[in-house]
Amino acid sequence: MLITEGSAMGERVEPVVPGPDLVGVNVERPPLVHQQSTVWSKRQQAVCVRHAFKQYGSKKNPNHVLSNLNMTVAKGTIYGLLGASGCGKTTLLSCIVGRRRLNTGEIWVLGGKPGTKGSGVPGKRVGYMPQEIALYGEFSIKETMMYFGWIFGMESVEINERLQFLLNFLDLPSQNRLVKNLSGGQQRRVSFAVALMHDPELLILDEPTVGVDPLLRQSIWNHLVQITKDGNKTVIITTHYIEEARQAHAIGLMRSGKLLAEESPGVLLSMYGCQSLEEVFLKLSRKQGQVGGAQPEANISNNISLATLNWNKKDAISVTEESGVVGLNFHQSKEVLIADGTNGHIDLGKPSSSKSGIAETCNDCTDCSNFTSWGKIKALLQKNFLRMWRNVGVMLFIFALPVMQVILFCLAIGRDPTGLKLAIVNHEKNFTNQSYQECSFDYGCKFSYLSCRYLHNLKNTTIVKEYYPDEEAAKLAVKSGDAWGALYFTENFTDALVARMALGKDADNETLDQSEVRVWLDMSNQQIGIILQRDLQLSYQEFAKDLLGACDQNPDLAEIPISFKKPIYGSSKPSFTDFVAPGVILTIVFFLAVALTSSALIIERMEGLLDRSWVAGVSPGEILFSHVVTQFVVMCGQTALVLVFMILVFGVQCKGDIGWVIVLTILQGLCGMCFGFVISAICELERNAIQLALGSFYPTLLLSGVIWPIEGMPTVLRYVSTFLPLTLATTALRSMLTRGWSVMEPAVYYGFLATIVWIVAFLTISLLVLKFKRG
Ligand SMILES: Nc1ncnc2c1ncn2[C@@H]1O[C@H](COP(=O)(O)OP(=O)(O)OP(=O)(O)O)[C@@H](O)[C@H]1O
Repeated sequence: MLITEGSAMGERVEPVVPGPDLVGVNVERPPLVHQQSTVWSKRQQAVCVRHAFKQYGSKKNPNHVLSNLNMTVAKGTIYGLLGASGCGKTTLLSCIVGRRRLNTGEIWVLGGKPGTKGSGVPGKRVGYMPQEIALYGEFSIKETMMYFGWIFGMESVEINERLQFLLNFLDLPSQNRLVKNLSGGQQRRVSFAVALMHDPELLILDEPTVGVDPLLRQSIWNHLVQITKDGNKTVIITTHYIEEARQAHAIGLMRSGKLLAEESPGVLLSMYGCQSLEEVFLKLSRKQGQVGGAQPEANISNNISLATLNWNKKDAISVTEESGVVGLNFHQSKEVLIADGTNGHIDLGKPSSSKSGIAETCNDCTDCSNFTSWGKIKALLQKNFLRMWRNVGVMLFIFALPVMQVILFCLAIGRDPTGLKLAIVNHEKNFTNQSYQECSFDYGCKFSYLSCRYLHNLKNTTIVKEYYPDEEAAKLAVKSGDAWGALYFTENFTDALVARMALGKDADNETLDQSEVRVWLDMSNQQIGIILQRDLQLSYQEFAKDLLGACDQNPDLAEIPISFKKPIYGSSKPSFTDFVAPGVILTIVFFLAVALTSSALIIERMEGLLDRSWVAGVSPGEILFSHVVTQFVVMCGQTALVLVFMILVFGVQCKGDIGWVIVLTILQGLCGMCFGFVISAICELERNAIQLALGSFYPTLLLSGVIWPIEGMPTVLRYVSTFLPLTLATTALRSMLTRGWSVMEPAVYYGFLATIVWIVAFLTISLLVLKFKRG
């Protein structure tokens, strides 16, 4: 053991053969050698960040989070990343684990570039504990471990063994306790346990000790020191308890997107003559302020670094090969660490492990490739179903809501209104409400009180008759909203009507006038007005047919000379319900899928669960696949419920092949799911997703010909409507249900084709948005 000039406070250190990553200030190398050495050396580090720039926001209004940051984490060390809130620690970590991309700069993790094929990062080489809890609240501790264990490709037996160790080590409650019922500190410990689960090569811990009691905090640190002892494991840890980072081998002090210094705690303290790391940080921050004003950024790279601080230990200062980053030679720092005696477990004289060589980087490691495994799919599917099953609200949303919507639709839409009041003035007899019962008439070919005979024919369920003394009072009742219409019979209605029938073309105007039933309707409500018109006319036809028949005349004389034969499709009394039902079926299935998919994915993302799964090695494709399978099962259930209630319970007609009806409905559900993917890819927050989903619901409903024929729209809108996902499908389903058309009819197969095209379009858009947004 030697004491080098560069070792702070004269600590004893091992002699160092300058590593190929270190370019002594005075050493000149040919460019080729230099380049080779650069790549080689970057790959030797656990993590190596060079000239990292990262900004959020738009180009016009950027928020620079990382500004020319350089960072070197040697294998087999604990690296404490410290810095004030908002300085960019989490952003840096998320770039390291491959969740975000730098705008410019390079990152090497365990010998590869994160996110590239074969790098193993994201994947099981990394254990990531994000800042947020990022656990499924509906899972028990054991299920949580199983989920991540399977994703990491572990066997259930292995997971169980590891679980028992972690339960003891982290002092966790019973493995069967649900995560949502644990305290905040316990949840953090479970989150920590997940990161430790598969004993990864690189542990990245974003504030693991928040909310953890001091004793446990110490044992966590002890554990970290223990696992890094043999040089195979590396830990990067951020913490707000700056002083606990004294136990790290190296510390990166970060401020405003730069590393102010990267050194061992012991060296930092002695270098600045401080008692605490907090004081060191303050000193460096002040220094950065001064230097930032005086020097162009390009020269200082990320570090205010020791050179600018005139730290007078020249031998220990080196310029690394990448661009003039002035700082301590990291190997020398580590020597100091060893001599510190606090953390020194690293024998730097030897390569830390067999994994350190370039030949053994992940490119050659088949074990760390991110292939889709049955374990991952099993984990994702079980997670999706368990989350639904354990969440009463979601289960009600999935199965009770569609049934309720169908029941409400069938009960509330399309039925004839009842109890419509008509204000009747009958001057043939001076009726009042009380004497209505006496409005008697004679059946058969008798011509007395024909007004009463006609009124008798009015449907009592639809129309409630109320009698008024004169025309003005009846009209007033309509004006004041007490009645939907006023009916007036003249004093000699019967005689005039008989004369009209008998005289035919010879009837004079007065006869015609007196034989009229005068009606004033409130047409402010179109549906009610049309129904009253229809019922008053139909009642008259029945009344006239009855009378003609009784008088041995041909009852058909009462008909207008247009004869509506049995309709080719549908019934002669068409139901509005039958018209709307196909669109309603598809709308229910489509928008439930939109809501379910977008909310599930966005909630997972907001809670950091997606990030965590992705860092564990699950690809976006696998997540989409698991959701498609889950949604497909859910949709089959929903389709069955909706169709059973519509067709079997409420008797909506289905003349076509029920098999194709089911297929189209499920396809529309899948289409809604893919639209949900688009929404969740575009929207960051749940409320934006709700706004987008709701915002698209009404235009789609109005423009898709669900509640009104698209033939009633202006031409331009009709074109727009044709290109919406629900329009052609609704037409297809309507044709199958009411016309009984087969899938060979163009109107039907266009619906299928349009739905499939939309599915593909939505999937493509969501994948593109995800690709574009990543970073
Ligand atoms: N997705 C994002 N979009 C826009 N800005 C973001 C995003 N994530 C982080 N930021 C901003 O980037 C900056 C750095 O955030 P980051 O979370 O990396 O800081 P941090 O050092 O981890 O903070 P803390 O210690 O409080 O967790 C902050 O100003 C933050 O507002």
